[in-house]
Amino acid sequence: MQTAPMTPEQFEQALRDKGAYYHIYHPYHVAMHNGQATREQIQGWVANRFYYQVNIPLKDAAIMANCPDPDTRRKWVQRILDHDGYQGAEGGIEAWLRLGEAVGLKREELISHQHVLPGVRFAVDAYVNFARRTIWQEAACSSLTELFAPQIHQKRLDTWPGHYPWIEAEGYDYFRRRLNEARRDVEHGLTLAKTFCTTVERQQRMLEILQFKLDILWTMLDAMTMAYELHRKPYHSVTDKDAWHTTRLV
Ligand SMILES: O=C(O)c1cc(C(=O)O)c2c(n1)C(=O)C(=O)c1cc(C(=O)O)[nH]c1-2
Repeated sequence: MQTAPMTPEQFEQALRDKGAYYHIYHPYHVAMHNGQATREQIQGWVANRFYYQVNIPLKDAAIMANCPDPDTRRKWVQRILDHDGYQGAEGGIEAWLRLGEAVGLKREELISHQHVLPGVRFAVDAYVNFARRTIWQEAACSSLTELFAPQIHQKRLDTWPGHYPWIEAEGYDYFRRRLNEARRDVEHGLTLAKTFCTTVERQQRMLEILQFKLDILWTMLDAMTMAYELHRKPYHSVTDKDAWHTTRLV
């Protein structure tokens, strides 16, 4: 065990080094970027990721509910507005619904969560529940996988239109808007992390939390691989039906 804490710069570098485990390297994402994904795989990803999208504002509201600092809340509330929109401005959730339509899904299919696999649901719920239960500084910094997100959004913008001409162009708005939003979020998140994590214990725990968040993103894609690549959806050995639960129970 390290005895002296890392300097803020070293700690930031240690957080950035976690990018080696980002879901950009998951074979499911690699296939989507290389043009090897089927229509079913793209649609499955968009429908399942919608569950992540609608839960992000719940997660951010939980962080705010636990945060007594008005300055932080004033900044943090922007994340909720980014996704939910506000008068005169469409939010990210609406943009994702349009991505769904652009890949040939009906809005109702996304909104009903009928395609959301149990493994994806459990992973996303774990993120929201973590934010509800832990101290706000830790929950806030768990969003730092966004350090690596602009690269993945840019990669989709660069590769998908060429590989998948059947996807309608307006579907790409979501990825484009996240390029700047994620960079701004990361700036705030990194400042919080470096201010809060000044001891060895806090630094090590925050690195573990970032790994937990990386595990959530990776596990979501594992569930999608089983369903849309290996054709082993839950209960595949007993029925062709999507028998799993489709509503929020907790
Ligand atoms: O498409 C992606 O690969 C990706 C990844 C992540 C991430 O790294 O958590 C987010 C997003 N997108 C995203 O669009 C988004 O709004 C977002 C919010 C958060 C967060 O943890 O608060 N992560 C992400």
